[in-house]
Amino acid sequence: MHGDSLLLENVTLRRGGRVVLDSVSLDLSERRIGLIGNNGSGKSSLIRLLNGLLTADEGRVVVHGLDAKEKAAELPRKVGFIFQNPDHQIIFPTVAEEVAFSLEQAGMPRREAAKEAIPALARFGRDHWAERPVHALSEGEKQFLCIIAVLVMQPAVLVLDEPFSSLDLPTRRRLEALIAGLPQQVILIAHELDAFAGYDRVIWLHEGKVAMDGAPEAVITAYRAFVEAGG
Ligand SMILES: Nc1ncnc2c1ncn2[C@@H]1O[C@H](COP(=O)(O)OP(=O)(O)OP(=O)(O)O)[C@@H](O)[C@H]1O
Repeated sequence: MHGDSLLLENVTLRRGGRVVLDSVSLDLSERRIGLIGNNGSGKSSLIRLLNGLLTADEGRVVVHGLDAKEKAAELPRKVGFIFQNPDHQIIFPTVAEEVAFSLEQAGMPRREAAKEAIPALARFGRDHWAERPVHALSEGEKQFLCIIAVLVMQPAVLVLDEPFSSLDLPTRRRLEALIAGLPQQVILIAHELDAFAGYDRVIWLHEGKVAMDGAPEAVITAYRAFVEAGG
């Protein structure tokens, strides 16, 4: 039952004394899910429940059959995260070292991981990046490296929290195309509302509650109308 879905059951989350998610229930099983809403509506908080970065104060979060509270340590292998700023994610000086570290995180012994980094990069057509210093990559390239570093861990779900904010339009389009071709379930938070074309479902969060949930076009149209009306 619900083996491959992400479940939130009456989840309430408080941060800094405020309720940021208010009894939210969701069953997330579609392949492409978008999450929209104003700043501070609770989007980042919600997805952080899915890999154990935050824990629900009330209710239950279940990730592919694992209770998020009891099995928090196992969640990062199931749910890979990409954040807005690649500089917060990348820790090593070279591309190959960064990828090797990911492989190690996924359980590969260190020496093997160091060797395996190059073929892993080659699978994404980027083995020529191996020795490049990370600081010499462009913002788009850094974001691409973050995605490679997460995907080599073979998570079942990829969660991206505003990955496009610092990218120009061509780079964004390339990343969108990459994401579109992934076998993983994808959950995307973005303020660029055209990024959800072809998505199965969009959820609009407002003040810690689900304001609307359904087909992208309907939800985005309603959200735009709300914003234009001053919401
Ligand atoms: N570290 C924290 N400590 C206390 N409160 C926090 C913390 N991080 C976020 N919050 C609060 O939680 C609420 C929801 O924030 P969250 O980051 O989940 O919203 P968001 O929808 O992702 O916003 P944005 O679009 O700005 O990224 C906000 O009121 C915010 O002030």
